[in-house]
Amino acid sequence: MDLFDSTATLTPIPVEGGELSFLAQLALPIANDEVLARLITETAWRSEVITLWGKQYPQPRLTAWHGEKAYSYSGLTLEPLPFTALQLDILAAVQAATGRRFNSVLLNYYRDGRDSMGMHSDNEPELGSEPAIASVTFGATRTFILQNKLNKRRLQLALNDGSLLLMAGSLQTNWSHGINKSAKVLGPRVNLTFRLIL
Ligand SMILES: O=C(O)CCC(=O)C(=O)O
Ligand SMILES: [Fe+2]
Repeated sequence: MDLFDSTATLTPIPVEGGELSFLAQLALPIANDEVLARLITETAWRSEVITLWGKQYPQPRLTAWHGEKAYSYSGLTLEPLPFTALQLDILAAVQAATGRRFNSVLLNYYRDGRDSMGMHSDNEPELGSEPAIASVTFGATRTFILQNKLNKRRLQLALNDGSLLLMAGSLQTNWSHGINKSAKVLGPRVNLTFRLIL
């Protein structure tokens, strides 16, 4: 086996002030396209309105929150729905690949290139000080942008169908991340970020 084959094991991506690692294809019992189709149809997608600096904005994507604990961000408190059977299959694969435990998942549905996520850090208190966050993508490849808060250096990662990105250590303290809109007409993408809520 090729030791540097990122389809087999999580491969570290060296970054200053944080831990980042990537696996091009998570080992799953179900094909990626079937997972995507089921996530789109089986999820109770919500269109949330968020409050930033006292003003209200609709989120430019659909979301759902599942797992064991409630989660609050951007003036929003999400009450959890129980994990679905499909989410538990993905969770098991993510825990096996990362060696870490997670108890909740945020699902984001980018319907096409017009949907996006603004630059942010996942640094809410209930995540603890150095949270591990495992991000799994199905569907269209979108560019994940990371920006170092201190030196402003930018990194771009193409998150492809079936991939796993693990963010850990002090990454959320020192970097922000987001997904820009794309002028290309892209197909749907569903991203799941597994988290351990304390
Ligand atoms: O869709 C993505 O790849 C990013 C998701 C994300 O940053 C989040 O859910 O906090
Ligand atoms: Fe995030």
